[in-house]
Amino acid sequence: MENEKSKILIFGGTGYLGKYMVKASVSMGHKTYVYARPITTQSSPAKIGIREEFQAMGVTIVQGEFDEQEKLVSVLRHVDVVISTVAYPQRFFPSDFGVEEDRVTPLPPFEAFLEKKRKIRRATVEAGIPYSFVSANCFGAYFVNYLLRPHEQPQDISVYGSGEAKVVINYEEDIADDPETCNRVVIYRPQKNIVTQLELISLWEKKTGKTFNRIYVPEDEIVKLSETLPHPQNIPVSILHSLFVKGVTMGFELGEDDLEASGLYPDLEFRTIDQLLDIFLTSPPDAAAAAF
Ligand SMILES: CCOC(=O)[C@H]1C[C@@H]1c1ccc(O)c(OC)c1
Repeated sequence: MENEKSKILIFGGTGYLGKYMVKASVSMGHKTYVYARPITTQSSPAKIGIREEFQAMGVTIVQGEFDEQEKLVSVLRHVDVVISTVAYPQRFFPSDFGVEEDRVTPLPPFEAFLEKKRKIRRATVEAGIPYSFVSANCFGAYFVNYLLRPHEQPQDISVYGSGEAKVVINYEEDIADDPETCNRVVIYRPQKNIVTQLELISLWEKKTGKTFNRIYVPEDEIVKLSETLPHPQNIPVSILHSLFVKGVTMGFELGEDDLEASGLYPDLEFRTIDQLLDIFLTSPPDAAAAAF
């Protein structure tokens, strides 16, 4: 009998990253389940709309809260793979997908954020739960919107630090998962997806035919903000520092135990930064903002 596709359950499936995961799971032929909080009269039309879209795709939506233990256990027993994309500060928070948290030492607010994830990683391993910890580095649509703000047609673009730190930026639609990566850390670092802020801005100028004023934000100003802004505003500014000033996504060499995704999936098309900007020229993905 053909090897049956894994049944995949996604927590946070109606969120920014979750939507990409659900669509990828369905497109890869998996029976896909989404665990989502019940719809209420306060639910936004967007949240209702995405559920209708998922149901039309054949996704099974299991409505529940994170503290409904019996319901959680029964649905977990029904699937083969669990993907969590719930955002901070949710209690159940093993959503990796960002920096490789065991290889970075960021400013304190980001460090505290990552420490919560590291604890869940350690608990997952100690419990003997089969896992794939995925470091997808910077989500492309998210960060092209964050850095270039194409929807606003700005004249000025902020450059954090010198703008010369290398950053790994991967298009959300190219983040996959497969059982071959069980009990491994998978790092997405395709060669063509490594870029600096200044290179990104120059490429965007070439594609749009526009020129932008580079407004440099010095490192000490960013550090000062991470020290003076109240929680949780101090978290994103410390993430900015890690990603674009310190260049942490390229801050370590890959070891022989590391699985690098583009090498692992040679047939998978990883959209390059150049191709991603072409997508922005024709159908720019909506901007989003993580919750902290
Ligand atoms: C600069 C603003 O940062 C964010 O909005 C958060 C969502 C970004 C994020 C959060 C956690 C991460 O590990 C990560 O790695 C690239 C990225």
